[in-house]
Amino acid sequence: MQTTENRTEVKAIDCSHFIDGEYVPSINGKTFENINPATEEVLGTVAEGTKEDVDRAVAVARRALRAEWGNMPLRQRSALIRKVGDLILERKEELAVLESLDTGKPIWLSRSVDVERAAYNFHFFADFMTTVGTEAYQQDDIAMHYAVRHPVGVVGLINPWNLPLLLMTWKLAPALAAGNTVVMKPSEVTPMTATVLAQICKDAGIPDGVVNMVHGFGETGAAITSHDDVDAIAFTGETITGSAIMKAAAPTLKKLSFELGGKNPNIIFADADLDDVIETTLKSSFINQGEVCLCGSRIYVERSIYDEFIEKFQDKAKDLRVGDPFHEDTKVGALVSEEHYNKVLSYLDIAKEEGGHFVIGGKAAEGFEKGFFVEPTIITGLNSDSRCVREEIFGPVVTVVPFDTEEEVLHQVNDTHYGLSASLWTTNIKRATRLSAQIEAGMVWVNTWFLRDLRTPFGGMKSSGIGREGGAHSFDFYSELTNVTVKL
Ligand SMILES: NC(=O)C1=CN([C@@H]2O[C@H](COP(=O)(O)OP(=O)(O)OC[C@H]3O[C@@H](n4cnc5c(N)ncnc54)[C@H](O)[C@@H]3O)[C@@H](O)[C@H]2O)C=CC1
Ligand SMILES: O=C(O)/C=C/C=C(\O)C(=O)O
Repeated sequence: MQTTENRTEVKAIDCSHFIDGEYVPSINGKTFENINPATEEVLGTVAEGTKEDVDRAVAVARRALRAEWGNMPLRQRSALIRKVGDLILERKEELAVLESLDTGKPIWLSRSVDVERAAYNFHFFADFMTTVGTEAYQQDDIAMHYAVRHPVGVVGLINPWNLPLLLMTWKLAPALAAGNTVVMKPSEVTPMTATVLAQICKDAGIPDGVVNMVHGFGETGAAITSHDDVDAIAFTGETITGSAIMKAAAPTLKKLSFELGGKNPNIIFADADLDDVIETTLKSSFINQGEVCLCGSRIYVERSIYDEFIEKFQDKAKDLRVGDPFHEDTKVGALVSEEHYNKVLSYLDIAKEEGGHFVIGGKAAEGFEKGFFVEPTIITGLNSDSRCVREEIFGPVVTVVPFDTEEEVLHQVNDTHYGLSASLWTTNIKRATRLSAQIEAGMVWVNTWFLRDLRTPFGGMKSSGIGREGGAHSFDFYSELTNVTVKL
């Protein structure tokens, strides 16, 4: 398959670590290959970090914290953070192409979501940081108490492959805004945009040593999470990895922020606007190949509109164009890697064994000699014990189940160890308010999905996360407070 159609002259890059303002190879010289998931071609090499590389990056980050960055006036730091956002926009096309090469996602999506949002993450926190206050209490005529904010210190930022630039900047911008220095570890599967981001930070004027990056696999991540001079870890990824990180971080009592997996429900009542439901459900099911932790992969539809929903939903979903990420009409690109492709296909086998019916899809997309393409898949006929209904598939695969009563659907919705998000569809405001409060999820969207305001608490409950990101929540995670009491 030819993936150069409509692509500008941007070339894939080799990825080195970024330590103390310089690109550097691994101390032991080891690298691994970065594969294009749409063509299976080698995009380049990636430095494979070891404990020694992490030690070096952490030492540099600690030094930088005590130097210019640690004493920089707020407005100056805010201006540098804003500049990073500006430079991301200046290099928008380059970053979008690299993101699509790495992830297999459609180029229009990289441009309109990943890169736009990456820039906005910096612009948002550049503004937000200038408005953040702390608490103060006057205790009669006895004492005045006020809190002083400090950075946490050296923070490890560990990220997955689904939204590489968006998620790295979502952590990096507030970490810098709060005055920390960082060691980032992008996913081994999608290393390119973070590599460019590190240089952008330097070009924006952020002092050397403040932003460091070490590439590598889980072992590299583990060298960060167990490092005794790293003060906090912000992690997005699989729930089981979150658990391993918690264990590794326990001996040094690191502060942790986890955004983990989800198995999010869409709950559709008969009184909802069905056209809106269909348009939004197409996105919540298949955007980014279903590789978004917020995707609504369990769809519950009130029985009286179930047949009509299935008819309209499958009618639109079957027309989604699967293929070349660089074709402007592509709606579903390649899955991120061969390993993930095999995982998603294995769930389609499980669905068959469990007696599921494929309304559409159910197999690898045809017509591709190379690349990891899977057909958008709608499965019905599975019961609530089915592994496909319970486990995170993280691909273009949804299950649809009818329901009769509010109580019944609420039980099914909450019958999971995940609790990230939900999308609830009804025009009955009382029902919307009642159910939203009972759904066990960190975020409930009513008559919409993935509508973001960066000031709001973002994150999950149960096995979907620990803590919240966004606005003051991010700022609190990346800060420590000292309470000062002055006797009057
Ligand atoms: N936001 C979400 O909810 C996401 C969930 N996933 C789920 O996770 C599955 C696997 O995706 P991966 O990217 O492999 O997720 P992962 O959780 O294994 O990896 C995420 C990041 O953590 C690092 N890592 C792995 N093991 C580590 C360890 N022991 N200590 C420190 N860092 C470690 C990885 O190198 C990567 O940078 C997907 O199939 C999907 O189901 C994947 C991406 C995002
Ligand atoms: O909008 C955001 O900040 C994040 C969205 C998606 C994820 O966190 C994810 O897919 O992991």
